[in-house]
Order: sequence, then C-alpha cells, then structure tokens
Amino acid sequence: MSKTFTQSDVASHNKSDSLWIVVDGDVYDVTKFQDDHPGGKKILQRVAGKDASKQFWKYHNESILKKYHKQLYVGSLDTKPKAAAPAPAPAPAPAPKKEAPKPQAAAPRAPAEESEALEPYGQQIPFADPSWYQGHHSPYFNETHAALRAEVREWIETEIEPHVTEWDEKKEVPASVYKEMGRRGYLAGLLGTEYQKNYVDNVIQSVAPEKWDLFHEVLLTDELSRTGSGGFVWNVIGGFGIGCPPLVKFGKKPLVDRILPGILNGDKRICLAITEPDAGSDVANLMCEAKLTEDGKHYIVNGEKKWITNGIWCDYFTTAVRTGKDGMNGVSLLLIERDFGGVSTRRMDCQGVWSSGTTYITFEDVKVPVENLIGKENQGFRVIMTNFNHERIGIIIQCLRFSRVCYEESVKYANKRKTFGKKLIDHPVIRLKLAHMARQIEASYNWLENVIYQCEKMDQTEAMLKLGGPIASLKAQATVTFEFCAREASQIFGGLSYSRGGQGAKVERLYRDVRAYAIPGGSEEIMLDLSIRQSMRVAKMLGMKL
Ligand code: HEM
Repeated sequence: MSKTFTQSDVASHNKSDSLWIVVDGDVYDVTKFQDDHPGGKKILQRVAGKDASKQFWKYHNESILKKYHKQLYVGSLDTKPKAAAPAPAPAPAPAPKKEAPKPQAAAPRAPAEESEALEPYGQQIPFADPSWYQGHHSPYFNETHAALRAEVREWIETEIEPHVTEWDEKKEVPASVYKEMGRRGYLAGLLGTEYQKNYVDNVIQSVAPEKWDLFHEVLLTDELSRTGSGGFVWNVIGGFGIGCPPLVKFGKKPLVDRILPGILNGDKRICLAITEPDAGSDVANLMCEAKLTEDGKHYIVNGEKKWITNGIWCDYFTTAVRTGKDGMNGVSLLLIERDFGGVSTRRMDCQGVWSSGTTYITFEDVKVPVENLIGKENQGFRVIMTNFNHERIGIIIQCLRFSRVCYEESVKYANKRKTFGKKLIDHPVIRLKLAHMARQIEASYNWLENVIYQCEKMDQTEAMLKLGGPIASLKAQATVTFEFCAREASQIFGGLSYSRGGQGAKVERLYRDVRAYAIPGGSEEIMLDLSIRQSMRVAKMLGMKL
C-alpha cells in the first residue's frame, strides 16, 4: 500500500537536501533527481514542498510520469480521491489441443449483425480515435474488438509508450518485447489469415480464435501505432507482417510445421527480402540469383538486398530470387535460413524508423534446400503481388494512426499553450490546421474500413484483382495524409518539434518517419499510377463500357 501524506508533511521537504513536490495529488521525492532534471534544478527548487501540478503539465506530457513513477513516487496526499482498483494483467490463454496444423486463408465473415453502439472509450477527443471509440455506431466493430482494444492499450500505455523515445535513440527495442508479442498471441493474428491457433503456445486472451477477423488485425496494428513510432511498430511487426504471410499461405507443410511455431511464439524472427540496391518498385527486374544444383536438391543463392526491415535480427529471410529468365516470370521466393551460412547483415543508417533495424544483406553461395521454395518455381511474382496488398494495408493503418497521433498531440498542446494572451486553440488559424488534419484522417479511415470489409468478403484472387487498385490508391492517400499531419503538427508545436525528446517527441519522430511510409511498399507515384492502370484493366475484363 502506498503512503499517505498531509500537505504540511510535504511542505517540510522544501529544501534541496530534501525536495518533494506534488503532481495531481501524488508526492514525488526529486531530491536525487534534481541534478539530472533536464529542465534544471532551480526550477524544481522553486516549487519545493508545493503542489507543482500546473507547472508540471505546462512542460511535460503523460509519458514522463509513467516513466519516472517507480523511481520518484513516495506516496499520495490524504486529500487525493481514491482511484478504482486496476484490472489484473491478462494471462494468455493456452492454445487449444493441437490437431494436424493447417494454415487457413481468411474465411468469409458472417453477415453484419444489427449493431448497438459500444460504450465510449478513451479520452473522447473528437477525431483522435476512430468514431466508434466515441460511441458512434459501426457495422464492423463489436465487443470482441472492444475487449482486444482494452487489452492492447493497457499493455502499450504501461510497458511500451514510456520507453519508445529511448528505444528509438538507441535504435533498438529490447528483444523481450517481440517475445512478449508472441507470448500474448498477437503475432498469430497479424497474417491476413484466420487466427493461426494451432501453431502457438498461447492464444490471445481477449478474443476467441474463431471470432478473429481482419478488423481485429486492423485494431491491433492501430493500437500498436499509438506509440507514435514507426521504428517501434516496424521492429515488432514490420519484417514479420510481410515476411511471414507468404510462408503461411504458400509454404510447404513440413517447412511451415517446422518453423512457424518458433516465429509465432516470438522466439524466432523473419523478414521479407525483395528490394535490391538496383531494384525497388521495379520488382520484376531483380537480380539476386538462385541456381539449382545438378542433383536438383539445392539452390545456390548469390546477391544483395537493401532496406530490409529487421534483417539484422532475423533468423529467416523470405527472399525473392531469380531462378529463370528476365522479367517477372523468372522470379521465385525462397525461405533462406541464417544457419545455412553465407548470409551477412549490416545495419543501415536511415532518416527515420530508427529502431526498426533497416538492413543491407549479402548472400554468398548460400545453399538452400528445394523444400524451402515458397510457391512454385518462377511463379514467385504472383505471391509477391498478393503479399503487397497485405503490406500496403499495414502501411495504411499505421499512417492513419500516426496522423491521428499528430492531430491528438496538437489538440492537447493547443489547449495548454498560450500565445498573445490566448490559448493556441482559440486562434482560428490553428483550428483550421486541425480541421484539415481531421477531415483527411476520417475520410481515409472510412475508406480503409470499406476495403477491409471487401477483403473479408472476397476470396484471395478476387481481392487481388479488384482491390489492388483501391489499396494502392488508399496507400498514397494515407501517406499524403500522414505527411500533411506531421507537417501541420510540427508547425503547431514550433520549436518543441524541432528538438528531439520532450513534449514534441512524437511529432518530431513521426516527421522523420514519413518517408519510410511514402516510399517503400510502392512509392506514391507508382501507387497512384497503378491504382488507375489496375482498376481499368480489371474493369475492362469485367465488361466496362466506355
Ligand atoms: C516528477 C517530477 C519531474 C520529472 C520526472 C521531470 C522530468 C523531466 C524530463 C524527462 C524533461 C525532459 C523533457 C521531456 O522529456 O519532457 C523535463 C524537462 C523540463 N521540466 Fe521537468 N520534470 C519534473 C518536474 C518538473 C517541474 C515541477 C517543473 C516546473 C516547475 C519542470 C520543468 C521542466 C522544464 C521547464 C523542462 C524543459 C522543457 C523544454 O525543454 O521545453 N519539471 N522534465
């Protein structure tokens, strides 16, 4: 139980050799911390023994208290109202008894039930969360999504968010976090398929595997992205989210059975290695070669891959290689294992997503058994194309939440910062910025919901044909929205988003992360062009009349 103090107890600790302050009814002993305080010790000494809530909130955001609470908190004022007991942390549910494992494709969703609006959730800042968080009706989200939301948000707010800035600066997230993603059963639900319950030790606590749908996947990625760090999100699901689905959907069963449990339980890491120093969006022209040995048992792989997310930490590389003639019909996918030897990885220095481990890879005479071929020889391009839709949807979800983070941070800051005698929010020019951010976020998110619903309803081939165009267009829409919101938020935060850390930390970081979303997975230019070309081609096939 925490200690209780009176106001006069606190007032007696008003000197630098014993310096206490009160923030929101909680008492902090900052005696030892004062020399390390980035804002200076004098400023703390001026409020020694006093309630410093007002001053504290002027200069910091919530994550500071979460981060320093354990180190500095000594008790609460006797006048502080008692809070309700926190909900116990979820213990992951064991996976059901294992049957012969079989990867499943997404099943069509049951017809939408007439939905009651869910209870409002979160801080109720208009447009800072999707509208169903504010008690609006939704045909897509129900109680199972709300339960998952509560579970993930609790974890992110207590264990992740307070450390994200530090991890970004260190360019690394502790390995225990990816492990925890597996332990909580999250990885098995992020593949664009049904929940892979037969391959994990623990299934997600709050949603029964048979109730899992693509909207749970959207929600999980969305809530992870509230950290406001592309580096964090890509660290935990970047390589996995694009490298693992081809294995699950097109890998041979013995290969899947052998390696998938290690990946989904968070013990092993996988990434997607397609891009090369000389082949980005132009995938059909990649050069990394795989030659079949004379006995037909192995491929010998030689070549380079560049900008590969998570590569430095990975055990497995879902790799695009040239096994045949030039162009798209000579491309195959191979699952390369680091243990085969001949695989070297080095970290690349990039503008953004610092903690994601962007990697340069060289393959030198790597001997890969033919059993590790994913899909059919020379037909890898189709697998890559199918995978692109999942990758792009991930990018869209993240970009839209990052846009919301920029907007939410701006709204909060605009409500406390005063200039020319008024709060920022009371200046019409600032409200106009917020309004332009919100309208783009909401329009894009509503389009995303529609696309996800179509993915649920269509089979894979139909989805690849009919949704390739809209998803490409929405990817461009999402990255442009993100860039706009990061820019406008930076203008609202001013100097605080120009320096790193502190109140503007999320905005400054996200501004640097923008290009990591606008370029990979298909640049905006390629996406917009493809959206029309692909949609026209499909419409022509389906009988478009011009
Ligand atoms: C529990 C007590 C406190 C802790 C743990 C704390 C921690 C920090 C940290 C980590 C920063 C670096 C910037 C950031 O990450 O936000 C900072 C900056 C600062 N703090 Fe504190 N602080 C505390 C109390 C206070 C109080 C009571 C005041 C004012 C009376 C204050 C004034 C400032 C100022 C002026 C800055 C510099 C802000 C800037 O760079 O714009 N701090 N503090």
